[in-house]
Amino acid sequence: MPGPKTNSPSDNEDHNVPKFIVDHSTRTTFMKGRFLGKGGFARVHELTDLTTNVAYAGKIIPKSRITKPHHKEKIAREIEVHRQLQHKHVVRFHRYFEDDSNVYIILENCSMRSLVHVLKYRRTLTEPEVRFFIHQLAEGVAYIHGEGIIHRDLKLGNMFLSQDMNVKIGDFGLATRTADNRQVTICGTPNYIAPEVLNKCGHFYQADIWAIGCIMYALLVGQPPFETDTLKETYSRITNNQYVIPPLVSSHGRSLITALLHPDPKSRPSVPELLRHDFFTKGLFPRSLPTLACTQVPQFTVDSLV
Ligand SMILES: CC[C@@H]1C(=O)N(C)c2cncnc2N1C1CCCC1
Repeated sequence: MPGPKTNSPSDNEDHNVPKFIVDHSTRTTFMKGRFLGKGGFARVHELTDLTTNVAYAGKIIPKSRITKPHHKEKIAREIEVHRQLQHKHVVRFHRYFEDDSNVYIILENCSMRSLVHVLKYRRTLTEPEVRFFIHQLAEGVAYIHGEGIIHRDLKLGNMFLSQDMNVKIGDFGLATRTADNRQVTICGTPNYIAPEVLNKCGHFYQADIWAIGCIMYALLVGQPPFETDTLKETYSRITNNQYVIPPLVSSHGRSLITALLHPDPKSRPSVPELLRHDFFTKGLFPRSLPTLACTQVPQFTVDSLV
């Protein structure tokens, strides 16, 4: 393994990423800042556009690591899906470019990291905070679904937080476009199309709704609903819809989680139905959250409520 995870010279040598990175197609120079972590094939650094002084999160993917065709396809798909999305609760895709050594994907910097870190520190969140985060997640998912995209990997680690504590859905590495229904009927006459193929189209959207249920449960309870010691046992619990909502969760919270985690995809609420649920309408709903919420229970003042 290369040297310590710092910006030490050895780090540069090991990953031959220079301090200054030039996007020749737009004659933009980025200065490489601190190491943010790893994401898939990428090492991520803060990259500052020296023309605007704006800092981004830059995924730097060494071409030497893109060895198989499906690696290239995966990265191309992530770029193709993410670059077309533009919404308050979706990580902004700034640009991508490449040079001889690397592919660079420049994304909106989310300086408060992700909900994984918040939950690790806080253990559980209060219901008002969960209303705030889940409502923003749902608005972002409504937009993505409206664009015909299914995320397929919604989880705490993909719910990034901006400086002002707003949710930004990221990582479209597993996202897919819904099979356009017209294509399905065009390529096969209706009586030959198997029900699971049709169901599969409808099913995908609902997989994201299920994930929102898992995320909501984890934020309120402190761990995911189907977490066990082995993958096998977890899959068995998911298949048998075996989970317990502890009494600490309010009745409206319980009711929404139960609806989102319904075993039958068609019975789960649509995103618009989710947003109208009593969990959001009948309870303290903060208009914003202080950054202090990353480390301690925030005190809500009356004027901060929606
Ligand atoms: C760029 C990768 C990922 C990300 O997608 N965004 C939007 C992000 C935005 N801001 C900070 N970090 C981000 N990350 C982290 C970096 C290390 C692991 C995931």
